[in-house]
Amino acid sequence: MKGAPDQQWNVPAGENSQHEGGFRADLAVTTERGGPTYGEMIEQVRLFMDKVRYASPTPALADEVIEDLKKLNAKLDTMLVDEWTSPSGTRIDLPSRGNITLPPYEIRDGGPDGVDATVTFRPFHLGGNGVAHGGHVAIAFDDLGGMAAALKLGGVARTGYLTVNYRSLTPLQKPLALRTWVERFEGRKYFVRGTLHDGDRLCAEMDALFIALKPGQA
Ligand SMILES: CCCCCCCC/C=C\CCCCCCCC(=O)SCCNC(=O)CCNC(=O)[C@H](O)C(C)(C)COP(=O)(O)OP(=O)(O)OC[C@H]1O[C@@H](n2cnc3c(N)ncnc32)[C@H](O)[C@@H]1OP(=O)(O)O
Repeated sequence: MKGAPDQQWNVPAGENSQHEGGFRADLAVTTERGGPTYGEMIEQVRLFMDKVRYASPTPALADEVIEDLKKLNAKLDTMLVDEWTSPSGTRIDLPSRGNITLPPYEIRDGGPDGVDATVTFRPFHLGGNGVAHGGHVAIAFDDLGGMAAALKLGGVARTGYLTVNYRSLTPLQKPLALRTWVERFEGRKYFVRGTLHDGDRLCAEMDALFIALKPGQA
């Protein structure tokens, strides 16, 4: 694919990049990285993806969009940093911590007893027939299941397995209740359950195992 192969994505961590093996040495949450309008920038990208999903451009318009995107990509090329210092994933004031790859969610309540979030799948999360793609539902469960494990153990966990049971269709563009909680744990193994509801209707359920990482584990 044009543009991708030469790109150096994996910017090496610098002296001030706080990480320990495969995870952050401290939680490194911030509301400042990327500046006060970073959230709006992410939102505009999501809106663009919504439009791309449904647009059928003329060849001339596609060329024009390509030229505009090349200019934007060149601007961001001047500002690439390593993953540990990127705002994405650490901006706790933004939906999904400012992580563009996640379905946008807001945390209503979170702690050792579990996480209560509101997730809204976007038009670009379309699977077919007007409803969400199951893979995007699984991503939401993975992140919020991992968060429930992290808040229970006070550290970072990685997904061992994750099973989603799709019980009914998951709508787009509607705030849905996603809950995750640690059902039990044995040593480093955290068994996490989750539910996704549209009002009273159960859309999907999760059954997952998260493994607590050892200090410095990659
Ligand atoms: C300071 C405070 C912090 C608070 C923070 C709060 C805020 C949090 C904010 C934001 C949260 C964000 C959350 C994000 C979440 C996303 C998570 C992902 O998507 S992770 C990517 C996908 N997963 C992988 O890529 C894993 C690949 N696999 C591995 O790396 C390893 O297999 C790993 C680490 C999972 C386990 O490897 P080993 O060597 O460390 O451990 P071994 O000995 O193999 O397993 C430990 C025990 O678990 C069992 N186990 C492991 N995997 C299993 C499996 N798939 N099924 C069943 N059992 C399994 C084993 O049998 C063993 O059990 P026995 O101790 O013997 O009883």
